[in-house]
Amino acid sequence: MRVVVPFAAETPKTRLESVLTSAERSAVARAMLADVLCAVVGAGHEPMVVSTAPLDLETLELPGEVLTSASVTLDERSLTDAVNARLPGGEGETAADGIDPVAVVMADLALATPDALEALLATSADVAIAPGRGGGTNALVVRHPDFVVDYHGTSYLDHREIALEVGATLETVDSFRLATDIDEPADLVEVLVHGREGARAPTCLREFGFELADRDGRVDVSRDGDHGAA
Ligand SMILES: Nc1nc2c(ncn2[C@@H]2O[C@H](COP(=O)(O)OP(=O)(O)OP(=O)(O)O)[C@@H](O)[C@H]2O)c(=O)[nH]1
Ligand SMILES: C[C@H](OP(=O)(O)O)C(=O)O
Repeated sequence: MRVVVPFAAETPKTRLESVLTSAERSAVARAMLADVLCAVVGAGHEPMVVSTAPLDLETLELPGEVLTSASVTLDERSLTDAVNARLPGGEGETAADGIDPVAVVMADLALATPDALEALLATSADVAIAPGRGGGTNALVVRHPDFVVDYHGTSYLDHREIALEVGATLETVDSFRLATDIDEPADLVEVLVHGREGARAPTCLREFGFELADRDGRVDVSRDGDHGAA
């Protein structure tokens, strides 16, 4: 299946600016992208990164199998427009082509695993959505020519509505790993707790000095032992 991985390459993860510098945010975003690409390839698919700026996959130091399976295409349009162009009813897709399903997997799903992705990709509904905590759409599969995305805000609810409007069957995939996108400082806890052994994102955060911290019985992250930092 075609698996599109949108990537904001230029100023990623601005909502982490209270805890990470711009260069660090780029490094964490690239580490999460590498983890997502490994998970997609581990699930048996070839990811296509749709990047807002040129991106050399060689610089991500991916395993050979992932490097040969993944590709990058540049698209400076908004997230919604760039994804819609690649859905079954998008530019250059005609009914004569038949309906090739398309999956869209966000690049900030640091906990994604091949198993979690396979569960999403194995669905058969016209539209299958793995919602994010907070109402976003972290990953989806589209098998209907009239379905379009409209990201941001509570896009999960908007996408349910769009599926209904175009007469597409819908399935919601309940997955902790796919529901966890890394947007805000509190999300870094999930990376350190649940990141897979050998994954890039937890390694990157640990190299930057982040660790789990106990804050009055609640788990949080601290940086370089500074329990007020994050
Ligand atoms: N191709 C493309 N990908 C995007 C764009 N905006 C966001 N993304 C990607 O879409 C996914 C979800 O992004 P968000 O969490 O909403 O945005 P972000 O830029 O990563 O982070 P914030 O700056 O904190 O909003 C991530 O994989 C981003 O890399 C865009 O305009 N174009
Ligand atoms: C792209 C957006 O992501 P979020 O801002 O919720 O991380 C969404 O899922 O609609």
